[in-house]
Amino acid sequence: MEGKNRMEQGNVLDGLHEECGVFGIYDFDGGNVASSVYYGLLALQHRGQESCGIAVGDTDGPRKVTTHKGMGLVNEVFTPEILENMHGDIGVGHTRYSTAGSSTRENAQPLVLNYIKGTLAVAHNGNLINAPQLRRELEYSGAIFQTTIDSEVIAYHIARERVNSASVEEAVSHAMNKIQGAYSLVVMSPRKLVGARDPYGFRPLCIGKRDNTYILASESCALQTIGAEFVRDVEPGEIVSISPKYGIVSDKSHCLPKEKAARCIFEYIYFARPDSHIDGVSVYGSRIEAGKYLAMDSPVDADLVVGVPESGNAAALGYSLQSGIPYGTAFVKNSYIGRTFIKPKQSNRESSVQVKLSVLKEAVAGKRIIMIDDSIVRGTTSDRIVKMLRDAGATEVHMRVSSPPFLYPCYFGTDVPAREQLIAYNRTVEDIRQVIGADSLAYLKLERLSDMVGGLPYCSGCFTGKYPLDPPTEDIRGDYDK
Ligand SMILES: O=P(O)(O)OC[C@H]1O[C@H](OP(=O)(O)OP(=O)(O)O)[C@H](O)[C@@H]1O
Ligand SMILES: NC(=O)CC[C@H](N)C(=O)O
Ligand SMILES: [Mg+2]
Repeated sequence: MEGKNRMEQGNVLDGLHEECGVFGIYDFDGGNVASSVYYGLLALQHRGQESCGIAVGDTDGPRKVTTHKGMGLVNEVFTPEILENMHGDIGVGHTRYSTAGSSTRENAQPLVLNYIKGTLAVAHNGNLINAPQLRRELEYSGAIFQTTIDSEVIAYHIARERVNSASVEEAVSHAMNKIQGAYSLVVMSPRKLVGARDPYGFRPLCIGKRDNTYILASESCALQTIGAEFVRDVEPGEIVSISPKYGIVSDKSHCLPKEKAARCIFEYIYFARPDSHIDGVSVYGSRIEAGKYLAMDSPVDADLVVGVPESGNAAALGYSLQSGIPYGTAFVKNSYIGRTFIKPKQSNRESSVQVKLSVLKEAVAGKRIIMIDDSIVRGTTSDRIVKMLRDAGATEVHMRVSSPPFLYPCYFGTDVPAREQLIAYNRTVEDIRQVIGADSLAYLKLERLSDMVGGLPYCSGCFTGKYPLDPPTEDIRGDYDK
């Protein structure tokens, strides 16, 4: 796959796309951390499947940093031999879904920079809205970039600020005065692990602990995987620095009033793993709630409620619990295919759904089915599976969607197809129902989103076109054509 753009890889053909996963760890007792980074990244694989990488360093002695990155899944890029040769008590890792800059090995993260203060490794989840301007400014002042991603602009700023700052966390803080947009960062410096979340908290980041080892991870599911306990979330705007000398030190100078936060609501709807908790809210619980609201607001009589695997399942259970209609399984998902895979050509892309999902005929034949999915983007999935259910003998197919109609672009890290390709663009719900061929169709009401996440402030720009920051004035997608 190396060197190919995303269209050739086939992962822009349908669906929504994931976010990157970041992970950092520091063992204060000096133990080797490479294998824990590996298992942490495996747990964050759902957030990005294009490339991945790990950098580990020794905080003692020569402070050598070893880096390995490659295209593909974590278990494809790392072998036991590679991991055995990575030594160090501090480390950082990344799973990438590209949002700015093409999907190539050169653009894989973490980014590792050698500069006057030693080696710096940076892993970024999110998308900057002012990266092109900042990059131009730096280039005119003589900077030479190794990659085409926005994340290098962040790494460069931190390294540059570090020269005139007392500490790496202070350098991160100075860099945060310049960068705008979505970022959850894990930064490894020679003797500190630093985490930072942008003031709006678009993307998640949490802190964990296992014995005398401290961890930063995009999602709490990664902490469970490595046997660590959840300590707390990094707050929107907060910088945390972790070192044996000072423990966990927090800088909240970039924090905004709590109600200004703008967490991406799609983390709860689709991106995050259901076993994660983000900012005190269970992802699974929020999906169950969304399903319950669908049952309250848009009820329909039927025999069976089914979810579209994976991310539609929890909302289907919520619908069933609220309505009393039995919950069942209608689809079998091929678990060896990721969210990203080499799909059939665009001309016959519908069949890519059949590669992923097949119908359990005996479960649906002769039944009135309520089918729940978390989102309809282009409509490829829904259109195909409604037909698949009917072909399998379902007498009625009612579709319920556990998010509002997807209508606007996202500048903060969700990869949305061009507007004309969104099924909800210029169509009423009734038009969409006809296109996908369902007997009835209803979406989650916009006002239910707040209840779904227990009143936490969030960004729902993709449904409303209203964003917490002004949209960028120039193309921020980097060097590839979508
Ligand atoms: O309308 P469409 O363009 O087809 O996109 C919508 C589908 O894409 C996502 O699923 P995806 O297959 O990406 O992953 P999942 O298995 O994790 O739900 C989402 O959950 C919907 O099912
Ligand atoms: N999905 C992400 O968080 C991507 C991070 C960064 N913008 C990149 O393209 O590598
Ligand atoms: Mg899906």
